[in-house]
Amino acid sequence: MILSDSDILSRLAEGDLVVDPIDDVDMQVQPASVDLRLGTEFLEFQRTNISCIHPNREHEVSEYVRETHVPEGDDFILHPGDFVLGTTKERVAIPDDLLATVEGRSSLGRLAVVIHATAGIVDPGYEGQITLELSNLGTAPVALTPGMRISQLVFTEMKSPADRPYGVERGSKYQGQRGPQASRLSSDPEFGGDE
Ligand SMILES: O=c1ccn([C@H]2C[C@H](O)[C@@H](COP(=O)(O)OP(=O)(O)OP(=O)(O)O)O2)c(=O)[nH]1
Repeated sequence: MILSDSDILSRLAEGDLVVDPIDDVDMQVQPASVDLRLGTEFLEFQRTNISCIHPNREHEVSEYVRETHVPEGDDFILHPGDFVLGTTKERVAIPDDLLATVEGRSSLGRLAVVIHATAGIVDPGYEGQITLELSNLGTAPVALTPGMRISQLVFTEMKSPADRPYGVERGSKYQGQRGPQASRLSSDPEFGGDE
């Protein structure tokens, strides 16, 4: 079952669901979602001499990305074909009986701005800011302004709470993330850590 605006407000008031800060309830709480705003940090991918990125080599991934800070009030220009990581301004905490999905906003989609390439699931138990996979599929640059509403979070109530929710207890690698975070695939057990 998907939470409605009143369900969302009740769960926020109970305190186990957290979306923080919500500065304007009327603006951010939608009929069946909560709008999230763009943060000020970005990770851009730079040209590199590495022949290819091995996702299991943490040092190659970190050499590939460069952090940029854009103060609120300034623009980050997303050029056609660009792919950058952004972050939500809000920190979220998802209780064990809810699953959240990050969705785009139609108004930005109509400008060819996409906010997640593949991943869109925010697990039960997750706590932190949400990394956004921003791309511009159009033909004109688009100005993104930190603080603007960029994505929305939809909450689904599960049939039963997760037995093993996302969290440090199970070694979940993005738990507690602040700001945009590059891939940490290198810490997956099947890769056996960084080389
Ligand atoms: O667009 C997204 C989607 C998810 N997340 C966060 C919340 C989610 O709970 C966590 C892990 O997402 P996912 O399970 O899709 O990634 P993974 O690569 O499988 O990580 P893990 O092995 O830790 O589950 O990353 C984001 O920051 N941005």
